[in-house]
Amino acid sequence: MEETYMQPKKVLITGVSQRQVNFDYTMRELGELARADNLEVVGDVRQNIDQANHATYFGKGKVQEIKERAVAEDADIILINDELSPSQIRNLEKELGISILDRTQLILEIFASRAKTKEAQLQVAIAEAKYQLPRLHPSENKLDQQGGGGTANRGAGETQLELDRRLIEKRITKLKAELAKIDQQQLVQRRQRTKNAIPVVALVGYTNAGKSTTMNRILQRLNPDTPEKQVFEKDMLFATLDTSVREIVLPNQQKFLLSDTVGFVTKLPHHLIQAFKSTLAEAASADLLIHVVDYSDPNYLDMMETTQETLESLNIKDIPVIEAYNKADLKPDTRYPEVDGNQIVYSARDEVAIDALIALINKQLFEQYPTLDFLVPYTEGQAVSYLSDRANITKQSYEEDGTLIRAQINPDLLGPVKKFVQA
Ligand SMILES: Nc1nc2c(ncn2[C@@H]2O[C@H](COP(=O)(O)OP(=O)(O)OP(=O)(O)O)[C@@H](O)[C@H]2O)c(=O)[nH]1
Ligand SMILES: [Mg+2]
Repeated sequence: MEETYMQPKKVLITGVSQRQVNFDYTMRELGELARADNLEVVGDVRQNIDQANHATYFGKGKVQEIKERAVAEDADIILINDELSPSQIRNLEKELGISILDRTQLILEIFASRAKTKEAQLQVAIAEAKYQLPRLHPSENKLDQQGGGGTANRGAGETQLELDRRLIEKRITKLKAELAKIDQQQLVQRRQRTKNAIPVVALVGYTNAGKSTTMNRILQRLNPDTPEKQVFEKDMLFATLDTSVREIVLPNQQKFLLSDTVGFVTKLPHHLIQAFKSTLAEAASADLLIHVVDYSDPNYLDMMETTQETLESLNIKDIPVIEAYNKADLKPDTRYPEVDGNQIVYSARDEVAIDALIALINKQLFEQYPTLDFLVPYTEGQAVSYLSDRANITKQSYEEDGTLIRAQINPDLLGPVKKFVQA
């Protein structure tokens, strides 16, 4: 089959600073997002004022400047670094006579093109519909607004606008019901895991930081016989839109679950965050977070702040964190692996560094638990396997009256082996 390649559309990137300290960075990021959506950036127009114009977002003079630049650069679309109100989009489009794309629409488009699983597709569709809802406006077609007869289920006097709204609301309800079914299945799986009490470690962080790569290298290192468990990793924004959970067995036989999930970006649309709440539920219930950072990116501090803010808006807090500074191989004059408290400088591409990360995960997972000595009689074999599944065993010896085990274990899981604890 012959493939046809579409010429990428040309966009002019625009924004109002509105006293944002990281404005410059968000504008550059907008360019990255545009490229991720296969758009060609042809220019950049900024306005440095404290507040955006209520009616047209930009001030009058700036609108004119944008119009001239758009013509000069032959731009097809004006991309705006914010979520605009419905009337701002309408007014601007009228004044400029060229299509407007706001930051939220752009991110929604990228997510829609990346969504592969049913769950991700439903989540994006809900966010899109919620974005559209307040943006519907009366059709230009007079016939549409007459109301009364015509469309079968249209109530007397109902306008086309009301009908459109009702359709979208119905669609949202339907999509939510479908999503709820999938969520329910996952909740059951999560409950089951809670019952088994295998600790959960969640990779979180900015998009393209290397979360999926880190997951794959940990898997490869510890469970090399499971290549089919590898997740998708790629140099592109929002490569991952789903949550994948893998069981990892540490060298000391201790197990934990590692989850990889969707990455963040500045000003991630509110509806999208809400729609992805269930995908991120894995991180919300984790025992430990690994905050993966692209240390080689000059803006890594901004990216960390964005991740922090997004986690807070999802109410994910009070979970111990490992700050994992990745891609150290791309940062000149940087030694790795280097571990300092809960921080590690590493490269997911380096085996020694991955081993250091694994050791840190093990330490952080069990550090919070007390160390206890157990004397398990030889007749109680299942108690030994209970401990080796759930505790971090640091010493084991065979005594006359049983196996002597020194281990760190979550006190909540002590139940079945409590009677073997030595005073
Ligand atoms: N040089 C170098 N490249 C890395 C390293 N870790 C990851 N990468 C590359 O960075 C790109 C993004 O990696 P991913 O693992 O897909 O990033 P992610 O955080 O999962 O990104 P999203 O799923 O989009 O949120 C890929 O091209 C990786 O090969 C590293 O330590 N060094
Ligand atoms: Mg990923």
